[in-house]
Amino acid sequence: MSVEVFYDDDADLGLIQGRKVAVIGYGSQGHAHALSLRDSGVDVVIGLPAGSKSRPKAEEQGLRVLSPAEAAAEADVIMILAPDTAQRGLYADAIAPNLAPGKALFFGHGFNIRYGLITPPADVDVAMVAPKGPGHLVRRQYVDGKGVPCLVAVEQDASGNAFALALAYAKAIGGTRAGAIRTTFTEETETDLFGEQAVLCGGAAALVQTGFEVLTEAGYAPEVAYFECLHELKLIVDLMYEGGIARMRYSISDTAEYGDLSRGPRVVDSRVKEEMRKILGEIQSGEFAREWVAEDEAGRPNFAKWRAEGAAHPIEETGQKLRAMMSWVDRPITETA
Ligand SMILES: NC(=O)C1=CN([C@@H]2O[C@H](COP(=O)(O)OP(=O)(O)OC[C@H]3O[C@@H](n4cnc5c(N)ncnc54)[C@H](OP(=O)(O)O)[C@@H]3O)[C@@H](O)[C@H]2O)C=CC1
Ligand SMILES: CC[C@](O)(C(C)=O)C(=O)O
Ligand SMILES: [Mg+2]
Ligand SMILES: [Mg+2]
Repeated sequence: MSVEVFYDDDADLGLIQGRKVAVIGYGSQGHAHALSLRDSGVDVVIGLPAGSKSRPKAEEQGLRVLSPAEAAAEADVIMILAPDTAQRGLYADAIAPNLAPGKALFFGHGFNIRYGLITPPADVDVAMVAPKGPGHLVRRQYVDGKGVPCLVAVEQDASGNAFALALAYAKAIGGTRAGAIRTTFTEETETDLFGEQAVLCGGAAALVQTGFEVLTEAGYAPEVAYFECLHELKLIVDLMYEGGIARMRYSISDTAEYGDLSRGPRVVDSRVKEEMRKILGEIQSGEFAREWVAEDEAGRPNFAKWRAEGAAHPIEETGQKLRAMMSWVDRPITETA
């Protein structure tokens, strides 16, 4: 199955330059979208609640900040970049009353549409521009004249021009410099959740912590264990990123490659694959979404407990000390907002 990929020449920046865009939320993604839209000649306004700690950051960048309702009322295109769990209430209180025929509602992730938490009226366009990378990298790549690839999807095409508008938005934040892939809200939401849970965040963090525990519990120095299980992971992943797993295997020693081929499948075995399938099933059935919404509504007790446990893991203390000594370590993702 091949996907459709769109580049700068396929997108008409004029379509988004002719509209007023409200970016609701000014965090990781919000600041990147807003600043790059502005630098691309788009009229941007930020929507944030009165007490938001993001307000001074946006104002320092010279952006006009209004309440979410005021920003939504002024704009033709409303991009929701508040936390996924805040979007349902935000939509009901501030955005829905300010929608009108011909306006467009945009998302950076499909969670609230996919799980029916937000149901926009039939006379507005509903689309998604979802960069496949953290917001600070999205902004840095744009500033460097490059871009982070993004997914573009249309859920509702009231105007008949929703995809072209979304592509124009993707161009304005640098996405079509790298390539914008056409997808659906369902595909983006389910694959994004699966990736971050099973592989990129959940899987990788658990693998690193468990490897560190096995070495230190066996009496090896935490510093050495840190290098082996966390620090070098970036170097290995960089090789995969550049040329796939085959490129990584070409660069490592034959001893490492034999260990990789013979032992890797024992670590991630059929039981792990079965658990991954279970996790995907929970995403597809909506079980994960229901659990996360209920956790948020209850004040996030488990989230807070697990976050604190993660922060107290011995690998963090070891890493903090070691990184302070690593003058050579590049820390490219700086806080731009
Ligand atoms: N993080 C990432 O790189 C990626 C995120 N996404 C998606 O982008 C969206 C935004 O995520 P992310 O950038 O991580 O979010 P962040 O948590 O980094 O930022 C959220 C922003 O929304 C503001 N906010 C909080 N509540 C409200 C509200 N009720 N009304 C308006 N603004 C509010 C916050 O203000 P305050 O400072 O006051 O809390 C903050 O400015 C999500 O849909 C996410 O799934 C997609 C791809 C990658
Ligand atoms: C991998 C995490 C992510 O999906 C992302 C940066 O793309 C997120 O939701 O933050
Ligand atoms: Mg993602
Ligand atoms: Mg995500």
